Order: sequence, then structure tokens, then C-alpha cells
Amino acid sequence: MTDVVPVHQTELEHERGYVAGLYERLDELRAEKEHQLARVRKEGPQGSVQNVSERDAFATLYEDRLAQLYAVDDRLVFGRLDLDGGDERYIGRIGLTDEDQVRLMVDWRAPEAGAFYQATAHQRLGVRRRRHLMLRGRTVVDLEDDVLDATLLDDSSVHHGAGALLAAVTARRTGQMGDIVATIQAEQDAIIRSPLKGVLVVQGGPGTGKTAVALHRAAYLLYTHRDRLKTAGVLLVGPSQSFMRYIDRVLPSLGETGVVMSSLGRLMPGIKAVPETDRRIAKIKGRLFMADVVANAVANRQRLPAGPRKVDVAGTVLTIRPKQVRRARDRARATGKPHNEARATFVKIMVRELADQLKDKLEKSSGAGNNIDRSYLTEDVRTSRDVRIALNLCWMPLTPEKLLTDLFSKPEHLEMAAPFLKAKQRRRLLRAAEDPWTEADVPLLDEAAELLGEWDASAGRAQADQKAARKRDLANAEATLTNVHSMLEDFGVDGVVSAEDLVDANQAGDQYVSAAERAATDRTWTYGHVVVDESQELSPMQWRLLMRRCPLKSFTIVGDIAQASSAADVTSWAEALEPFVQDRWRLEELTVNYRTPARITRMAATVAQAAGLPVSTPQAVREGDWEPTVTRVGTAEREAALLAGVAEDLERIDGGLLAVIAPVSLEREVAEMLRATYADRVGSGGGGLGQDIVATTPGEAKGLEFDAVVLLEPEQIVREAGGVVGDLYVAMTRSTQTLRVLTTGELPAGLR
Ligand SMILES: Nc1ncnc2c1ncn2[C@@H]1O[C@H](COP(=O)(O)OP(=O)(O)OP(=O)(O)O)[C@@H](O)[C@H]1O
Repeated sequence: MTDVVPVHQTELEHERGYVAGLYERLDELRAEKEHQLARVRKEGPQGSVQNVSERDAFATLYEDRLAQLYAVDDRLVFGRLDLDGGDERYIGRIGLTDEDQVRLMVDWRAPEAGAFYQATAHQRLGVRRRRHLMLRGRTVVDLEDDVLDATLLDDSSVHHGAGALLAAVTARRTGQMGDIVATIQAEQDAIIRSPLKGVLVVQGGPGTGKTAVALHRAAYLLYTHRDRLKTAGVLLVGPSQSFMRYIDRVLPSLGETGVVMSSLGRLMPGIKAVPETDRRIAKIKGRLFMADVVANAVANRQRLPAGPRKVDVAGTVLTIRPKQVRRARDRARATGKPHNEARATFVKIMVRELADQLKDKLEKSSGAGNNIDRSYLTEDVRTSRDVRIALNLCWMPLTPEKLLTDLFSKPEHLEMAAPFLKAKQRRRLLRAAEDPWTEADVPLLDEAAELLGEWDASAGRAQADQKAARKRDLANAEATLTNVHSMLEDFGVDGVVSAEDLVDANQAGDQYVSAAERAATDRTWTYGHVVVDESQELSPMQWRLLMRRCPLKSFTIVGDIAQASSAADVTSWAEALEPFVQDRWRLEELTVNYRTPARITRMAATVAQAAGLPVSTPQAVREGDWEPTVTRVGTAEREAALLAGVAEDLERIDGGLLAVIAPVSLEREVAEMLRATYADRVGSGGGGLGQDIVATTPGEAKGLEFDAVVLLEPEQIVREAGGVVGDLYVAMTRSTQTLRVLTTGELPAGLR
């Protein structure tokens, strides 16, 4: 009898040998870069300015490359293609060549790697066999072959494993999202590699890999369109800080660090907004008419005095008349500049007119002729405290924060700016001046910043100077690049470095900041591409802000319209996008659920459909081991039932991650209950180090996943969402293994 193990073993040994070679090369490259970096650093700050800045530019390049080489260590290689011509092609996180430029491994994003994800038995794309390599540490521990060429089926080297995809989707969750680079499915790959231009909407039910696809697409676009995107950058927007923490390791593991990641609450540099807990407020602040409210609020800060106003200029009393202010105001507004910048025009006109008035008065009182120096008079007017106060009352320089604080804390300001809102709606918007900014305020602050412009006109000039200097530097850098071309080639980075890289590196020496870092701190930065996750949640005002961040309108928008909470207030992508791009967007759909077992998706879909949500019948990759349960208990028994359920589920998931998802009003109580038994094991969001139990809410759990979910009081969750079932649907679809529903009251339709 022939034993199958030796054949498998032979193949395994073969792959181990090859993979060891790849790691050897990786180590070599690291050592090389370390050495080059040390050498450059050792040179110290000598030589001409140009030498010093060239040295800094190289140091930064080596540091970036080193960071990338270190980030890709885990599962460096994951696939092999056997091609018709007899060639073998290894697919991994980055491309590797040996000293003679012979290719050892292809970057998964390169066109030559596409077949790894796209080839099927029907459309082989020249592939005879696709092999998945499963690694632990640096060792290949298993193989899995997809045979696409039927003549290979009897080949003894073919190995059918347990299924790379199944192994990936059943792996225990850690509270941190991992990449899916080894098992991207064909429908996902087509989206990841879709062209850069235009607006791409990716619609998919829960767990279909929308977040994973969004992240891999960001990495793919940066790789494929490096020239265009390296300097402008890519912005990735997610719903909350806990979500951003959940996904923040994925891009580095794909060797990419150039993406600016931001939650909706952090899109305005310098503002750390908290979630808006009152959905009614979020809804009002999210509507597009708020742009008019903000514009009105700005216009209302360009005021006419009620009557003539006397001002003292160096002992002479002058009069500021409403008519005069109106004229100056109209001319300043006609410049089309933002408030703070147009103010300079307003002040200039007023000062000139007052100086004329002063001149007349002085001449009249002294009887002197036309011989008073105008510049002295202008200076007198300008430095008069009375004049300064009077002009400020007419046209005060403002920050976005000050404008909105006044707007929402002074009822008369709000009434003037939003006369078309009902009194009840305006009352709802009022807040104390010291209240923290919420996510719903961020687009309004951004709108205000846009209309107010730079605080100080000289800051605008400084920016223009900076731009001119940058242009000069770019020209110099182009010249430098030509000189160092051959040097770069030696280091294997030619083409990776651009003139912009050199300028950036030159600008600040050790305080070098990448395009991504600069973009993250500059509100007016415009990106080359924007990826938006959980985008069904965005309000029209949030869309408006994001559209401003990418005038080229190059977007990847992923989400599930059925998961929308009530605050988002949209029922279709067409409705959400129409105001900004009309019908110029394309739709792709993801149809397979990789997260949630079929038993759970069926129950969640029933609940969604009972509420009239347009949820299609889910297709899940596995059935799951445990039937979801729904239990009704008396209020007095709720705690005991919860703790018993948690204990049982923890045992089932054996070291995995468990979440109790509760209505917002119960979250704190639930966290305390859990802490009384599990102490430090209890965390929030996606959990933390050593925390395998999480107390959370449907809003916070959006986009995250857990091995077990215990869901408390579903009817109350629906009530808190203003009767919309989206949040409950989100909560029910977070689990990778078990779902347990506990209620003391009614149950929503579909769960009864
Ligand atoms: N091709 C794949 N191979 C392995 N795992 C995958 C694949 N696609 C998705 N997954 C896994 O399925 C889970 C769900 O993916 P993801 O969070 O991206 O879904 P989603 O569509 O954004 O979900 P939701 O809208 O419910 O938040 C993740 O654990 C992800 O790693």
C-alpha cells in the first residue's frame, strides 16, 4: 500500500525550502538597508545644504523601506501559481528579486498576481494549479491545491487540504482585524482591482468582506497608481474610533503606511468629536440646509450698526454711519473671499473713509490747507481703540468654533440663521457653550472653516509664500533626481522616489513628515482617492465634507444600505449620492457572508425582512455549530441569565472574543455586572489586550466582529433607534459562532 503522507511530505519539504530562501532574501535586504541607513546617518550634518538634504531624503527612504520589510514578515508568502508554460510563480505581500534581478516572489497587487485570485476551472487564465501555502511563523505547515487543469488531477503532487478559506473564516477572532490577502475571493478581487477613476459603490450584506475589500483596495490603488497617489494621499474614513483601532493593523501588514485613516469625528484637524447620542439632533444637523444655516450665521456676523456711531480718534470725534458700513460691506462681500479674508477689504475701506473724515475735520478746525500727511491720519484711525471696537462689531474675525458656539448657544443667533426651522427643532439644537463637539458638528465646523477662511490674512499670504517656495524646491529636486538616478538604481528604489519625496524630506530635516502626516493635519488638503466604510451611515452634510476633500471625485464607497440607522436617513445609494455626483457612480455587489454562520444570518434576515428592510437571502460560507437562541426572562432574573449565558458561550468559543451588545441605556449597568464577575477581562469597543469580554452598543459594534454575541433587549434597541431595525440587524450579524438573545419584554417581529 502506498502511503499518501510521503508525497505530501515531499511537496511540503519542497515549499519549505523555497520559502526559507525567500526569508533569507528578506533578511538580506533588511541587513542591506540597515547598513545603508547607518552609513548615511554616520555622515552627519556636514556639507552643502544640498548634500545634507539629499542625505536626509535617503535616510527617510531607507527608514520607510525598512519599516515595510519588517511589517511583512508574518505570512510573507501565501501562494504559488503553476502556469501552462511550466513556470512557477510565488505570490506574497511584496515583490522580491535576487541580486541578479531574477524574480523570486510577485507582489499580490501586481497584474501578474491577478490570476491567483481570478482563475477558475472555466477560465484558467493560463493557470494549471493554484497552491495555497499556510505558514506558522516562517514555516510552511500546510498546503492546499486547486487544480484548474484537469490533466493534473491524477498528479501525485496535488494536495487537497482542509480549505484555506474555511481555515481563515473559522479562526478565532482577536479583536483586531487581519488581512485576507491569502484568500481574497474572485468577486472581491474584481472590486479591489477596479479602476481608480470615478465613484465606485460596493454594496454588500453583513460580513461579506466590505471592510476587508476597502482596505485591500486602498493598498492596491497606492501600489498601482503610486505616482498619482503618493503625494496626494488616500483617505480612509470609518464610523468610530473603536472601528479605526479594530482595522489599524491591516494596512501595515500589507506593507502600506501611506493611508490617512480617520473616523467621522476626527475629520476636522484639532477637533476630537464625541458621538452624537441624540439621533434627532444628528438628523437635523446632517441635512443639507445646514449649509445655508452656517452661511447665514456667517453673513449675520457682517453687521450694520443700528444708527450713527461716534468714535474717538486721537481726540477728534468721527461718525460711523450705517450707509457707509453697508457700502464697505457690499464691496468686501463682492470680493468673493471668505469672511476673515474679506474683512481686510472691509477694514481698508472703512479706515480710508474715516481718515478722510478726520482730515476734513482737522483741516476745518485748524483752518489749515491741504498739507496733513495722510499716512499719519490713517495710522491714527487704525490704532484708535474706538474704531477697532466699532469695526469688530460690524465684522468680527471668527474661528469656526466661535461661530458655531454662538450659533448653538444663543437662541437669537440660531433664530436669525435658521428662520425656516420650527421653533421646536431650534430648541433641540441649542447646547451649552462648553459642551463637547459631536460628530454631527464636524461637517458644520468644516463648512464654517470654508466660509470663514484663514483667521488672519497674513496667514493666507504665508501659505502662498510656502507654495511658491515648494514650487522652487520641486524644480531643484527634479534636477537632483537626475543626478542621483544611478545611485537610486543601485538601491533598488528608482521610480519609488519622486521629486516630491525629496522636497518633503528636504523641508524639515529630522522633522520630516510624510504626505500622509501632512494631509492629516491640514483641513484643506485634497486627496487623490477617498475610501469610505460603513458609508450608509453618512449624513448629507458628511458627504458634502468628504466631497470637498476629493475634488476629483475618486471614491470607493462601501456599505450596506439595510444596516443604516435612523440618523442617516437614506434608503438608497442613489438618494445618498445624487446631490453630489448625480448618477455618475457604478455599483458592485458582494454576496457571500464570510463572518456569520448561516443559522444566524437566517434569523437576522427574518427580523430585517419583517421590518420591511430590503435584505436579500444571505449566502453564508458555513452553517455553524450552534443554533441561535431567544430567551424571555423576568426582570429579576435578567442578570443571572446574562451571566449564565456568558459563561456557557465563553466555554463554547474557547478563548475567543465575546460581546454583550445592549441598548445604550443599559450599557453601563451591563459593564458593571460583567466586571463584578470577570474584572479586568471586560473591555469596550473591540476589546483590548487581555480582554476577551466586551460590553458594547449596536452603534459601537458597527463594523466589528466577535466569536460570541449575547444580545440584550432587542425591542429596546429598536426603540432607541427611533423604530428603525438597522441597528438590531447590525448587532445580530456581529457573531462568527454563537448568538444568544435575552429579553425581559416584547420581541420585535421576526424574533417572536
Ligand atoms: N476572502 C476572505 N477570506 C478570509 N476571510 C474573509 C474574506 N472575506 C472576508 N473575510 C472575513 O470575514 C469577516 C467579515 O469581513 P468584513 O468585516 O470586511 O465584512 P463587512 O462586509 O465589512 O461586514 P459588516 O458590514 O457586517 O461590518 C472578517 O473577519 C474578514 O476577515
